[in-house]
Amino acid sequence: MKAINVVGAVIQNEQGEILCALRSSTMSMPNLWEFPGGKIKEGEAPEEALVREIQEELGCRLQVGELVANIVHEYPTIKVRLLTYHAKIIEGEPKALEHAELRWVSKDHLTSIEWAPADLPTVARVVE
Ligand SMILES: Nc1nc2c([nH]c(=O)n2[C@H]2C[C@H](O)[C@@H](COP(=O)(O)OP(=O)(O)OP(=O)(O)O)O2)c(=O)[nH]1
Repeated sequence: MKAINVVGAVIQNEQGEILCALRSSTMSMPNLWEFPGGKIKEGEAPEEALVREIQEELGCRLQVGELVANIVHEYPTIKVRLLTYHAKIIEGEPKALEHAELRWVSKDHLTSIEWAPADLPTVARVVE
């Protein structure tokens, strides 16, 4: 089975809401919510990959903080190692340059949206 390494950002605003990103109908794993981010390139540090992906996807500059979760999830056709990090936007406003939608969701409502399955351990940790 193909295995990929992926990073995701847990971005919180001043109201304590978390930035959630909806995968579009044309992406793999369509119409599921995820933490913005993407695949780590060969030779790239996870934090470096996250800064690059957020610039590409949301058009803003990110400061990466502590690791939230390090999860391996086996989907039917792909094995994903997902590293999620607390992160802060230090420049710019997030825009859905690649996603169908971006939404700030309160921790109370975080478990009510339909997440990519690999994200559930991170969601659980964020709301606890
Ligand atoms: N970015 C991101 N990807 C996630 C999360 N959870 C999760 O299972 N994934 C999966 C979806 C994708 O298969 C992969 C991330 O790759 P990507 O964001 O570059 O996705 P992509 O649409 O470019 O992938 P592809 O169609 O080119 O294969 O990891 C998450 O929270 N954030």
